[in-house]
Amino acid sequence: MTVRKGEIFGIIGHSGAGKSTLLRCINLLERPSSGTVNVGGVDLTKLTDRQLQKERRKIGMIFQHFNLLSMATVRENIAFPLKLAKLSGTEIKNRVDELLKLVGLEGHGDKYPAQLSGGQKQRVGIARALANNPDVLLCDEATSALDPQTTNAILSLILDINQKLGITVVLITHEMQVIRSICDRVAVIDDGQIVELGDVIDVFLKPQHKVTQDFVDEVSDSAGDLGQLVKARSGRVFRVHFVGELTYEPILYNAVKKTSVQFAILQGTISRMKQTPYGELIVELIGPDAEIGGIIDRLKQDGLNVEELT
Ligand SMILES: Nc1ncnc2c1ncn2[C@@H]1O[C@H](COP(=O)(O)OP(=O)(O)OP(=O)(O)O)[C@@H](O)[C@H]1O
Repeated sequence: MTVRKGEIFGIIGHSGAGKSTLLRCINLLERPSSGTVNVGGVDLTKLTDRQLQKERRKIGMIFQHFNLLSMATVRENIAFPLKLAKLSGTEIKNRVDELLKLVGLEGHGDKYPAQLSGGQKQRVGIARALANNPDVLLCDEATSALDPQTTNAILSLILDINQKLGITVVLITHEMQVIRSICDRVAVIDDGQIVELGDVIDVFLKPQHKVTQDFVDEVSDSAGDLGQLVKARSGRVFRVHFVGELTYEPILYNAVKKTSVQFAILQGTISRMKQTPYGELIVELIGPDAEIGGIIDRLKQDGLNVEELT
C-alpha cells in the first residue's frame, strides 16, 4: 500500500478486519512479521530504537478515546511531546499557544480533560499530535466516539490542517461517511487483506468487492426496496450517476427532449465527495426501445454512468 504525500488516505473495514493493526504498522507501534514500512524514504523496520524514536516525531497520532492524561491540564497534555523533544519553557509556551489557536481551544488551556466535551478532547489530541510539526498524522477511529455534528466539526478540522499545513493524513474508520467527506483515496480491508484501493469517487461509484458494496449501500439513499420499486414500474428503469460539474447540467432533459420518450424520476440525490459534487438518479423511461437506446448512448457520450436496473 502506498500513501501519497499530502493526501488524506482512508482505510475502511469492518470490526476485526485489521485496520488498527495496519495503521499501527505505519509508526511501528506494531512491528510487521515481514515486509517494510517506508515513511518519507526511511525504512523504519531497519532503524535502531533511538533512530526510530526520532523518526516517530514526524508521525503524529490521534485515538478514538483521545488518550489524554486526566491529571494534566489541556496545556500540559499538549506540552508533553514538546518536553520529550527538550524544548525550552518559552518555546513550549509559545508553541502551545499556537496549537490552542489552531484547534480552536483558546481560553481552555487551563481546564482538565474531564471539563471538556468529546469534541474538545479530540481537539486536544490533535494539538498534541501536531506539536512537533509532523509530516504524517495517523487517525485511529478519531471520530467514532463522537456524535454526528461533532464528527463533522473534527473532520473539517482535519481537512483544514491537511490543506493548511500539507500534512499527509492516514485515517481508519468503519464509516463510509467519514471516507466520503474528507478522503482523497481509500483502501478497503477485509479479513487482513486490502481488497480494493483507489480514488474515493471510483471506489464509491464502481465498487468491485462485496464488502465495498456493503459500505457504499450504507450511505446510499437508494438502498433497500429498489428491487420492488423497479418491479412495480412498466417502463425501463435506469440508474444514472453524475460526477463533477455535470451534476448541475440539464443533460437528461437535453437527451430526451427531441424524442417521444417520457421520463419519470423515481429517486434522486445530489451529494458531495470531499469537494466533488455527484448525483444519482433512478429514472424510468417510457417509449420505443430504439429511442431509449439512443438516449442511453447520448447520456454515456456526455460522460454519465448509466446502468439498467430492469
Ligand atoms: N495482517 C495480520 N496478520 C495477522 N493478524 C492480524 C493481521 N491484521 C490483524 N490481525 C489480527 O486481527 C485482529 C483484529 O485486528 P484489528 O484490531 O487491527 O482490527 P480492526 O479492523 O482495527 O478492528 P476494530 O475496528 O474492532 O478495532 C487482531 O487480533 C489482530 O492481531
